[in-house]
Amino acid sequence: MLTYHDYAVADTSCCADEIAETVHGRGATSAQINAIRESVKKFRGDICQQIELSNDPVYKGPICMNSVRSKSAPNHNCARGPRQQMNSITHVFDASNVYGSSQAELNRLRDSSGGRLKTQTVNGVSLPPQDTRDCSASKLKAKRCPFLGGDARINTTPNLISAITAFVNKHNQIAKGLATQNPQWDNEKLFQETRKIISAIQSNIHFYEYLPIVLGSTIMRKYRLSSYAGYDRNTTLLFFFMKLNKIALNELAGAAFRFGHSSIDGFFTVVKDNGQSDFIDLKDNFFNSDLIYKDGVKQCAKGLSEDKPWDVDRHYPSQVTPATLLHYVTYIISD
Ligand code: HEM
Repeated sequence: MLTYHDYAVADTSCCADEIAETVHGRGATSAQINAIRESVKKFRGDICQQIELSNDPVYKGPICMNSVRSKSAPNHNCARGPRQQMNSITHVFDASNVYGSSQAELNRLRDSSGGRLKTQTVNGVSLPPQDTRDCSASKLKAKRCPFLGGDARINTTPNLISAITAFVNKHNQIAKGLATQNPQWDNEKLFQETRKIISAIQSNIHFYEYLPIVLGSTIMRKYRLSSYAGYDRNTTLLFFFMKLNKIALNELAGAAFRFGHSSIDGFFTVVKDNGQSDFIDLKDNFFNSDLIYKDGVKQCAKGLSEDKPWDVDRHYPSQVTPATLLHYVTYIISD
């Protein structure tokens, strides 16, 4: 999740461009999609596709499942061709899951001094800031809103929040160290230098820890993936002059990399301070930021170091089958 949340998200544009207009740059909620569907119905008929889940233990009988289209994008040479899906975040490995993919996102995440990222401290634990947009009145009052991250999907699972929290805190720790060593550096310099280090740390994880396990050493060598050196302006220029396109392929971002859904374990481990492990059902914990507020960062991090992914095959745990996810996410079908 950490890897693909750094380079791919297909934004949705349902029926017409209504969703894009209504919730620009962010995923639409089911309620928003439903409202748009109702208004479109008046002049275009019902655009919702009926997808029957007749034998589903959760949904009895056919239901109308919101099926929305991803925003389209032109082909690279602007020639006619199959519809391409637009990637709404930066496609290079630049830790956009921590820093965002636009200036506006970055501005929301940055602190005003020391090259730091914004955090909040809850019971002595440093956590990412709260995302007060779309936060319920009770959570606003209790100061327990979901978290704000570089990527809008940060709150999907407690483990993901925990991983992003580790990077936010690492950023601030490195910035502090750099400030001590370079007292002449201003806020901007400290921030940018730290950001480069965090991007490099994440690239190392993607290319030296994750991909070799997924692809194996032969493919890593064949495509020279082990020598990935991060974003480099000169290499990019070289690619430009050689007319090579250094992009995340749509086929990978929108389809092939979803292979990871088969590797999800339906339960995850949290390890308490007394060493006791609890196995938590993922389906009860989608968007559960409360777990993180209750000292969950450390517990999830310890659990993550013990949990193993499932084999990649054609099986999925029940926690991520369409019917279960339908409860929690905006949409489950996209092109
Ligand atoms: C608990 C873990 C996960 C959950 C709950 C989850 C859920 C989702 C959901 C709801 C979507 C959007 C629906 C769709 O367009 O199909 C999605 C998209 C996607 N997921 Fe996951 N996912 C998880 C883990 C992973 C992992 C481990 C990988 C890969 C290693 C992965 C790769 C992708 C990709 C490539 C997309 C399409 C991204 C885009 O272009 O928008 N996911 N996931």
